[in-house]
Amino acid sequence: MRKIETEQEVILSMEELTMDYSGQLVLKGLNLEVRSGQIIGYIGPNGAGKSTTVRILLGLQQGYGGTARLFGKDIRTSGISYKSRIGYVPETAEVYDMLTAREYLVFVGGCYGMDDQRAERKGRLLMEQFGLSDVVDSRLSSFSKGMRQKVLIISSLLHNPDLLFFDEPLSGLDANSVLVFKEIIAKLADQGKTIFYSSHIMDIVEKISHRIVLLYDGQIAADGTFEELKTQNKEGSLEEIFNQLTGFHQHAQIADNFVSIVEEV
Ligand SMILES: Nc1ncnc2c1ncn2[C@@H]1O[C@H](COP(=O)(O)OP(=O)(O)OP(=O)(O)O)[C@@H](O)[C@H]1O
Repeated sequence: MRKIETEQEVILSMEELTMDYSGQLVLKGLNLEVRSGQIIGYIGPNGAGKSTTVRILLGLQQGYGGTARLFGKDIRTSGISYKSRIGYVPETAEVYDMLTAREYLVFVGGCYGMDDQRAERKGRLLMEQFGLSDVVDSRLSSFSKGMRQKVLIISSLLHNPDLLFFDEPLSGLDANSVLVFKEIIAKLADQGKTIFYSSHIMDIVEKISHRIVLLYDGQIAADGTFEELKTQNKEGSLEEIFNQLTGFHQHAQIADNFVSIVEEV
């Protein structure tokens, strides 16, 4: 049985995290502590700074202020060994089109220190689970969007990481695959893995997250379970809570304006 929340190890923390892109202050001092086995739904309007936060935590973004800690260590000074404990599905990714799926997964496994045989075997077995056995030796350039996304998901999990960053991971997946992936996420969290899940698909975030963190105007505007946010905001769905917390009520007016402009001759 899982230990009560406060006894779990702190896997990820931010203290006064800031990011200034040449005078544009995108993150204004984020403070957050995430414990092992938690699924964090990280949401916010377009341009709020979600990907920036994830890039900082992955060690891909320089020039930030404050402190980011993973597995208890400041990522500025901890070296790069922590990266082997992390998996990442980016919002958009360059996959090596000329490689076959098998070659790509062996390559990624190698980057995480796996030997070829082990990466090949695990990659092949995971492809099979996603119904992709027939295309293991096809070039990625011939893959559909959803098929590529499945390969990206597999490559993020190949080395059995402890901490996962998913940025819009369901992009292109069909309804059956979404169902499978949601189950996978829940099971990974049950095994103690920590998941930082960034998405705009509110009904999925609402269902899978143990805790929802809303980034708005460079700050954490809400942080709690869906039930807590619902009680605090007196709204039914996460989509409605999102609209309320971001002060957005003009959707009908904007749609009217938009269509009138489209119809202008
Ligand atoms: N490399 C960069 N240089 C300058 N500005 C940047 C850079 N990357 C992001 N920004 C700016 O920082 C802000 C936050 O961008 P970010 O991509 O982190 O947002 P996001 O919350 O992930 O958005 P979305 O939901 O649209 O993916 C935006 O205003 C963006 O223009």
